[in-house]
Amino acid sequence: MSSALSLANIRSSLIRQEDTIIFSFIERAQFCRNLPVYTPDAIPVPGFDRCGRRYSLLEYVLRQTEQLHGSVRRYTSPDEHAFFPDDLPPLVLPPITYPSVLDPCADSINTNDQILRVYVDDILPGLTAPGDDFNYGSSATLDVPCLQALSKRIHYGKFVAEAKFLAKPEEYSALIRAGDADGIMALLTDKEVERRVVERVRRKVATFGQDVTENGTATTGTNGDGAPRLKVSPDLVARVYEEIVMPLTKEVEVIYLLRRLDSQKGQQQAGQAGGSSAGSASGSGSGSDSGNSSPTTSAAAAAR
Ligand SMILES: O=C(O)C(=O)C[C@]1(C(=O)O)C=C[C@@H](O)C=C1
Repeated sequence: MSSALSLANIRSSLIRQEDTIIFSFIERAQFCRNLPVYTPDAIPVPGFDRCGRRYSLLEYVLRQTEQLHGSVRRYTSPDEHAFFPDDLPPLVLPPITYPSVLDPCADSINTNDQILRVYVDDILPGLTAPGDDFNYGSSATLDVPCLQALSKRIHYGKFVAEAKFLAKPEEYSALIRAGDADGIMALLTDKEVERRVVERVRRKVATFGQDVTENGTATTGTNGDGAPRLKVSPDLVARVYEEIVMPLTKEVEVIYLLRRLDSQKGQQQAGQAGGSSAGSASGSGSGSDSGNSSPTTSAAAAAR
């Protein structure tokens, strides 16, 4: 089994990604909520009226960022997912061939629409002070790393799901064949790990969010009670993890697992029809990217 699919390696990547999410939240929290940034047409962008659909400034900045990042292969990496996947630019670098470790069904899963909605409606109101400070460009450009980090973390559920499937193939296969989404959710859920994630995130926010002085102490900007004033509330981010990030990760895991045997079925049917033997459904072998076609999975990316 590829080391990219060791659950310990995947979890250590999830732990590192916590730092990215927390720092991007801290950056965005400098500015007010700035609602017009998220309201379609509230801030008109000349020339950005696409197919009659109304866009927000955030969507404009996100799409334009993806035009640049997409051109240098960001979205050919299997652990990256575009928010505008149908709108990606041509590559300016030659495509990379990744060793494939996920099942091909992974390519069909992108929950970014939901992540964008939840970020704007449920995360930003707690993260930012209410009101408007007119820093619209700063807010939107700082939303982009928050969304990218959340998207990467949540879609990592594909790697977690594959690792769990390989550890218990019979149990998962029976649930998958029965279409038992609740059973799959119960089998993949580890409450003790979830508790540890939430507590670690709370501690990280309490640490990273302090004002550190040249003396090494975090004493500036106290609330008057001796406790350091924090840039973002640890309880808030802990709750975001508990109520949003982990549930959405698990949703990706369940979607992936429900589709995990589809390619095997297809191969068996083809084998029966053509009289040839079916190949492995494990997604092994090397996949090759061309242009912006769906990525296969990279061991390096999974360990990143
Ligand atoms: O680490 C795992 O086992 C995961 O499936 C990941 C994760 C998470 O999102 O952090 C999700 C579900 C589990 O209940 C615990 C943690």
